Amino acid sequence: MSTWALELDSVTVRYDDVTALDEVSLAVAPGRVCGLIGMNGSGKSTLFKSLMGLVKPVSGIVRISGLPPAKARKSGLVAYVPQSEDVDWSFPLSVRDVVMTGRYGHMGPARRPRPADRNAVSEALERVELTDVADRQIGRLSGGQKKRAFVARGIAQGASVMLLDEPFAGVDKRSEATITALLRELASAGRTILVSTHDLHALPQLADEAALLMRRVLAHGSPQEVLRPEQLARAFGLDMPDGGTPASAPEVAGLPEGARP
Ligand SMILES: Nc1ncnc2c1ncn2[C@@H]1O[C@H](COP(=O)(O)OP(=O)(O)OP(=O)(O)O)[C@@H](O)[C@H]1O
Repeated sequence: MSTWALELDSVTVRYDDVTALDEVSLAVAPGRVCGLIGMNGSGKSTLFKSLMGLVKPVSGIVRISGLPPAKARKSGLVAYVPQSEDVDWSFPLSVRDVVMTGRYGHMGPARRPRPADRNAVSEALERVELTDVADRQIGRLSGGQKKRAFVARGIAQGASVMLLDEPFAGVDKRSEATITALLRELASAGRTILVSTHDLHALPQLADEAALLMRRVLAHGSPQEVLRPEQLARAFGLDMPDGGTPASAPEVAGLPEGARP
């Protein structure tokens, strides 16, 4: 049995003639937060979808807690917080209903919630501080609240692996700090988090480790190691004359000390 919470071994994914992932290998141990970074189109969403079994690699192996993705999903081991644009926010569900969908795997085929399900949902809503808006239609939340609603769904589900695709996109600094603190807490309690982000500045506070993707894994290690300027230059295509400071990428402008060239 694998000791990794999530694992990709030489995974290649193609969409017709586009190779989105090219022999990607990445493994994350239980209880860790791994930040996934890379420019637009580098394959981050595809990597998440492979872990959820939503896209099928042409070669390679994907495992969640040692299980194939479809089986892990069926067992409720893995939860996915998709990018906002992949969600239909007009769907007539309240925030509480959305979080309750995380309990479906615990219910019978009739999907009738029992007290244990209702308690798990209430606790998860409390945890992400959305109790006050629990009966509101899901689309009528702010960007940060929507993300927290999906995190609550993963908590209610009891997933041991949580995959978050750009949870900080379109959220303000305060919501970002709340979500970061929440993810850190979940990891301290033993859950494993893979989170993609464009906010390189916040990466050291968020993640124990980071992986830099450009169809392949260019670097995987501590955030400080991965945020080295020469790695970023390779991944983001920055021009660094004389090995100097990358000048043009807004993502790099606010890098923390130690990661600066
Ligand atoms: N359904 C699809 N059909 C065809 N090509 C796709 C499809 N989904 C993604 N791609 C292509 O695969 C590559 C990787 O896309 P992916 O969405 O995984 O990248 P990403 O790193 O998540 O990008 P972003 O940061 O913009 O969300 C891109 O070239 C993209 O155009």
